[in-house]
Amino acid sequence: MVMTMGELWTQVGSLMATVVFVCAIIQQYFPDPLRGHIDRYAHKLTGFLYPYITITFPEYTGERLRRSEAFTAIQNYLASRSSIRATRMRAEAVKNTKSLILSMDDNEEVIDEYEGVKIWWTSTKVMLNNKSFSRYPSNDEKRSYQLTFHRQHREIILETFIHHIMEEGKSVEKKNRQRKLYMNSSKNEWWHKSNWRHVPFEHPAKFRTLAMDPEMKQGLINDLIKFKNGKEYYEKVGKAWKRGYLLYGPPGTGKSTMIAAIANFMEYDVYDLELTSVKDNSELKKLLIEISNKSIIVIEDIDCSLDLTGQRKKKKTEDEEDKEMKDPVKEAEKEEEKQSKVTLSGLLNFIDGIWSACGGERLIIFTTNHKEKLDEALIRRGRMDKHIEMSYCSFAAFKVLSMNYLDVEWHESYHRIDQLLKETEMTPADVAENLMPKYEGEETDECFKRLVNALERGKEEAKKKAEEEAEAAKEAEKEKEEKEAATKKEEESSIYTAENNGIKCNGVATKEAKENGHMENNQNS
Ligand SMILES: Nc1ncnc2c1ncn2[C@@H]1O[C@H](COP(=O)(O)OP(=O)(O)OP(=O)(O)O)[C@@H](O)[C@H]1O
Ligand SMILES: [Mg+2]
Repeated sequence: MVMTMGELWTQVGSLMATVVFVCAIIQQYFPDPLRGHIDRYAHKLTGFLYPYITITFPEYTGERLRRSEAFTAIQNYLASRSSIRATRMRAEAVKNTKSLILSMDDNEEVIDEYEGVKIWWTSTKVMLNNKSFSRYPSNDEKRSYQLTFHRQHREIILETFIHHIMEEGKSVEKKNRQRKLYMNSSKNEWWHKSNWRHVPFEHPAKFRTLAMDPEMKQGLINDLIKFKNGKEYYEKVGKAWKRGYLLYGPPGTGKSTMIAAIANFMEYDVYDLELTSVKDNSELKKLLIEISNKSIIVIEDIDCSLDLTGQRKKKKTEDEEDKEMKDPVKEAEKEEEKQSKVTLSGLLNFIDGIWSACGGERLIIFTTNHKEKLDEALIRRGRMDKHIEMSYCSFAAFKVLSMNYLDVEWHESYHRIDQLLKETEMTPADVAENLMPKYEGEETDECFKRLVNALERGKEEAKKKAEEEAEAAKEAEKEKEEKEAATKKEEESSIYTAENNGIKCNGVATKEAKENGHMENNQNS
């Protein structure tokens, strides 16, 4: 029967403890130079009695800020192995709960083998000293994996096996991975380890179904592929492996849909960052550190999250502000809010400060309806490398929607729709809504008719609006002209009065006024 490492430890442990104890006693009676020799021999003796090496892989590195990649890789690697040998396992549903992955439970041990070498894996969970009673899961637990092997296999383990588990773990992760959509929470409950909460990411958007200019779409796809394969390139040019996109355009033109399509194409997780819930710059930094690689950080409607000076934007009516000023509690809260806020410089730091490079393969995407409102510093190249305009529906985009929603490649109304789309502006969201059958079995003809009607109505409305605007502009011009004429008249009359005053009232008229007056009189006569 195979002896487990636990049993081995028990047997060898007491012997080693004795050796260490005896050595410590003996050392006291010898002068300093001899102690070094005793130490060396003691190590040799323990090595002889216990010829195994143990490597520990803790779950968190860097003051618990970030989960160790090695730990995750081992977890995934073991998930594919421990199912055969571990007796206690933990099950987790992945990929729309269609399959289960089994990983070894805490304080469990499995035996592994690599090229004929026996390896012991132990998973350990240690509770740190936390005496207070709590009904919430504790934050003070330390998990780690221990890899134990005979020291004669040191080379093969350190040189090839560890590399093998990292690769294997990553490929298992890729196969089983349920991508996640993360959001930052405004309430920071202390029993949560992370500032991010997540749900499975299941948006069905794809580039194929995204309605936009085909050339632009292909350009973006090429850009993404280049980014994905660009690890060495980014290293060579000494740039952090990240890329920023700014998506701008009117509401309903597909900005959010495009983000989902990018996430699906790249197979990345999505971190939806709600800036207004972030207390201050340092919290923003903490959130950044927790973001994993292969991810998209999304900040939607960036113009609503920060204003140009970097002050937090919070629209409040005057009434509300008045009330708050009278309420001392609210006033105190307001004071605190003033002290704790994300600034523009904090955000810039988040995007490309030193900390932003503590992870790789990340896309940062901003969306806005008003590009012109954004600070130049925020959207300059290097921060937002590619600016993508999502515009009103073109005919090419319409054809994609027609295929998506009705499975139709050509229809007799296409020509009319093409013409109407050139004459009027309609968002892809509105086009899609008109194309979508409204009841079971609705004919495609009906759907196209609805779209044509909507476009014609839109054209009429736009025409009417343009006429009204032209009328208003004409009215304004007329008003302006009248105003100018009135001002001119007023000026003239005041000059006339001044002249008269100059001559009559003062008795001593200015030379200039007199001359002007005479000249005018002469001209008149
Ligand atoms: N270009 C597009 N291709 C395919 N579907 C689209 C497109 N644009 C809009 N839609 C459809 O319209 C809906 C709204 O689009 P989406 O939420 O992506 O717009 P948005 O640009 O993010 O708007 P907002 O600026 O208001 O956030 C989507 O659910 C999608 O079905
Ligand atoms: Mg959106």
